[in-house]
Amino acid sequence: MSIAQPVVGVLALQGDVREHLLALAEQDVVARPVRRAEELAEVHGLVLPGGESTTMSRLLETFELLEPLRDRVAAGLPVYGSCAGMILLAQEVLDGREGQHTLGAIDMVVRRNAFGRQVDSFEADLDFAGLGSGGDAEPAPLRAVFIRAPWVESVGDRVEVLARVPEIPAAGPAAGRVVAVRQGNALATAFHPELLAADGRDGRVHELFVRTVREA
Ligand SMILES: NC(=O)CC[C@H](N)C(=O)O
Repeated sequence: MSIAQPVVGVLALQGDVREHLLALAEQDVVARPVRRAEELAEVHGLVLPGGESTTMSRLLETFELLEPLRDRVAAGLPVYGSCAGMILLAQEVLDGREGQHTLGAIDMVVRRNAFGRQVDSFEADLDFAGLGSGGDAEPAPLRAVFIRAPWVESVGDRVEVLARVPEIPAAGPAAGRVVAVRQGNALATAFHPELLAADGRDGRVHELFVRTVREA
């Protein structure tokens, strides 16, 4: 079954919520902030924004959203996490804070602030699998903006790797690292497509996620 106009939430406890709402508004969905369990119950898909994963972890407890969110994710709710959101979706976090919670939706180990504390941000063009519209043409590369980003250290068998940092000198130790993955209905990117999607420059990652939401 395909949902014509799904309701897609953005977890709105902290982080770049506005950019994701704008990015979703470019797709044909009803986009809403989610702060309460009742709001979570109404969405067909949920975005976990970039921000600070340790703060979001703490606020998920304060707002009594951690268990309801775990339950919905376990039941197959389509979720998309960017940057801090990727960390929230992981099974395990390296260089996390003591007691930092994750949802375990994707069988991966991520390293927080992996690009190094000095490297606040880094940009690169990525080959990203599955972004084409179905034609034969190679999809154009995706501009990726990394801001104090994690990378994926390792993935389990059921995880599909969608993108890696290109092997360019500027990438330093990040070269070849996995930065976009999917497992079932859960999608994660270490970077921030919402920054380019919010003003209509490139909405392909949100489009990919919304396709999952419609088909779930
Ligand atoms: N831009 C981001 O989302 C940064 C993530 C942040 N470093 C964290 O650990 O959560």
